[in-house]
Amino acid sequence: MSNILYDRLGGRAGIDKLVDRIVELHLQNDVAGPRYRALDTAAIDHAREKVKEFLAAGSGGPVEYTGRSMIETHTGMNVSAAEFVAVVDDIMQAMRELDYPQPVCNEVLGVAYSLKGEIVHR
Ligand code: HEM
Repeated sequence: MSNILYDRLGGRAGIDKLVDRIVELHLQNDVAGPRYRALDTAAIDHAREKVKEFLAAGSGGPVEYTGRSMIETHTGMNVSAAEFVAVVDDIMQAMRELDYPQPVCNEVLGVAYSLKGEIVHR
């Protein structure tokens, strides 16, 4: 199999399924959920599509990310470190539920964590 993370995530179909589950978990999350539950359906649908694109493009897929930068998107929200961890926990839980191998989970964890400074306290 290709070593590209995009392929190890199952390509676009795998990523779409993964992000659908991540967003479901975000909506139920005690810590980060209020941020997402405050969005209307159109805004949630938009964010879900952009996150799919972000992950597909960022993992080496044949996709161009057309959304806003992480800094631009999350500036003005004053996201806390606890909310950040809650979101990363949801990503890891969704990956476990979908039976991704541990090395793939670890790689996504590293990518997610590397974005902390662009998202928290802005
Ligand atoms: C690794 C972590 C994260 C990634 C990769 C990420 C990625 C994204 C992306 C791609 C979008 C859509 C951008 C666009 O509309 O152009 C978005 C929107 C959003 N994110 Fe994040 N995010 C992360 C963490 C967080 C955290 C910790 C929170 C707060 C709990 C958060 C709250 C939101 C909200 C509320 C929106 C919708 C904004 C709006 O509609 O204006 N995100 N995020």
